[in-house]
Amino acid sequence: MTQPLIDVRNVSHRYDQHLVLEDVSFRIDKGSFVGLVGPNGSGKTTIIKLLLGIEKLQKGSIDAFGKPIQKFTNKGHISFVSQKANSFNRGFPATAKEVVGMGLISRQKMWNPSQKKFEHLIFEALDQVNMMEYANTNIGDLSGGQQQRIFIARAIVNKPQLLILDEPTVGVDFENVGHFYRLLSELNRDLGITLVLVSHDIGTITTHVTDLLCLNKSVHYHGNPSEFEQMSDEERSKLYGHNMHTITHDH
Ligand SMILES: Nc1ncnc2c1ncn2[C@@H]1O[C@H](COP(=O)(O)OP(=O)(O)OP(=O)(O)O)[C@@H](O)[C@H]1O
Repeated sequence: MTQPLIDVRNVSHRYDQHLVLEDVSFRIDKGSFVGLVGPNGSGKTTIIKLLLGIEKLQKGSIDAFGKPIQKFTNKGHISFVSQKANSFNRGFPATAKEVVGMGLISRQKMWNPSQKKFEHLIFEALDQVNMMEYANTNIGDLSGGQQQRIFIARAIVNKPQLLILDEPTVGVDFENVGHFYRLLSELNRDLGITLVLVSHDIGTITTHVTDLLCLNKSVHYHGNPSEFEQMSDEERSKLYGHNMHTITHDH
């Protein structure tokens, strides 16, 4: 069996006395597109924070790229797009190209927009999200869906192997959500980037991901999304760990 990119084993986590993760185990294989779903407060953000090393591991073990998370230094292997990424307003004084360049800063502290040797990386990332023609447009003048693409470009400019996105479609209108999922599928299929998409919109997500992981303090389901879809509402509610009714969308 090939080594997974991420191997989470028997992880439990508390905030003070409040147990939010209990004996959680799962693996993320290279090349997969994982939908991490669960109701509000089910521990999704906590597990992501543990993977990113923002929250300290209390119990169990996590290996990232074959190394215990405590010893893993993230040199661009894992990239993250937060739900709050969409925080640029119309007055923000940066072009799309400059925003993508900000993703390089962590790798190259002395980076500045005039350094030609990094420009090709920025244009490559813009091309990968089909936003080349907007390189010199002010970020605040782009639509929500276009800004979202720029944030993805910023996240992939360091060529990560694993990209984690937290509720990236919040506030994006329905038509753009469809385009957005298509873009993610292209990044996964064509560039081979392993994806973890955190969402509580279980209806939309199951049609796009290769693996579905339902978390509600513990792992309630981890497997094939189409097998999950074929179950009755009642069975799925049990696995999801919460009352649910799947809303399916036509694409
Ligand atoms: N820093 C913290 N201190 C104390 N409690 C916390 C902290 N962070 C999260 N919690 C609590 O832990 C539980 C799990 O939170 P978490 O954010 O991991 O869930 P989530 O599934 O991401 O929720 P949502 O979908 O609402 O973002 C919740 O009850 C939350 O209130």
